[in-house]
Amino acid sequence: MALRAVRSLAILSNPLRTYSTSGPLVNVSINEKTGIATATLQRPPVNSLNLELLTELCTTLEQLEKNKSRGLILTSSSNTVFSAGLDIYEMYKPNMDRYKQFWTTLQQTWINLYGSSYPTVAVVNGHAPAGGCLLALSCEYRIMLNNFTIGLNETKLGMIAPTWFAASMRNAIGTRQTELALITGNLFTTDEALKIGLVDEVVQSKNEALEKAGKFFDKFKRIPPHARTMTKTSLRGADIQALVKSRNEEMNKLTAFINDPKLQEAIGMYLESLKQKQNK
Ligand SMILES: CCCCCCCC/C=C\CC(=O)SCCNC(=O)CCNC(=O)[C@H](O)C(C)(C)COP(=O)(O)OP(=O)(O)OC[C@H]1O[C@@H](n2cnc3c(N)ncnc32)[C@H](O)[C@@H]1OP(=O)(O)O
Repeated sequence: MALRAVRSLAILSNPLRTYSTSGPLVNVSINEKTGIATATLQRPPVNSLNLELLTELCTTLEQLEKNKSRGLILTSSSNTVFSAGLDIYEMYKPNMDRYKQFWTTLQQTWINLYGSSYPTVAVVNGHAPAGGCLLALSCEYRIMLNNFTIGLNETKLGMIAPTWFAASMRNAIGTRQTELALITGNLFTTDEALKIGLVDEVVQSKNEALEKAGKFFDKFKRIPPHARTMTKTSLRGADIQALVKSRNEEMNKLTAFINDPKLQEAIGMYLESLKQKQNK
């Protein structure tokens, strides 16, 4: 697996080729004509974000930054799920070293995506609860297919969305709507999400979404990249700095949180309910 990942990155760092790399969990292809990268999450059945998937995504984002990418489309290989959010097994009776590495990698992935200098579009081609919604919110533009749900539903699971999850949502829909969305843990239908600005466009097919994504990237053809990036940093930089400053403190909170026996019991029951769903 390590060898395959290294080969993928080697291909990514050669700017003259038609790129198509196949990491096991994130497929990256780069359009030769436009230079736009498409990163497709491919961890069946629901693209839940475990340490390995996050590590691959985080490295991909670093490479795109290093290679001065023209842009990124983030999407899913599933037809029904963009990402089911954090892999709940990473939080259920975890090995604490792995748990810490998991959170550190999630934080870094968010920093890389939310703060990328290149333009980013999420093609949300399926459900996007919790951490799945975070990935979409970290992009600059969200195009969602109809008939799915999206939102930060952590409170419904007895959890609290970390401050940087909330900041990402606030950046998209403002403080009032974020407060309402977070305290109720609401999962929005596609149309509701469009109405409050949680997504920017709703489409009927992935092809249509990719076409619209192309139009979003076209907007930057005549914008000097440094002006684009500095504007983005002026709007998002404070959220990133806030996390960078509080990383240790947050890790202490996350550790105390996960060691609470009541929470572990609740997570166990939630996992069971997800399994039961399949038997119905
Ligand atoms: C200091 C602050 C402290 C706060 C710290 C905590 C902060 C927590 C932050 C974020 C939380 C999260 O992201 S938690 C994850 C939340 N996600 C969810 O609740 C989604 C759960 N999943 C679903 O609702 C559905 O699976 C789906 C709508 C996404 C897809 O439905 P579908 O019918 O297509 O698939 P199944 O439900 O049958 O699932 C298939 C298979 O996948 C397993 N599964 C689903 N989601 C997860 C997940 N998030 N993690 C791990 N595994 C998951 C599900 O159990 C099924 O498994 P089996 O085939 O083995 O039964």
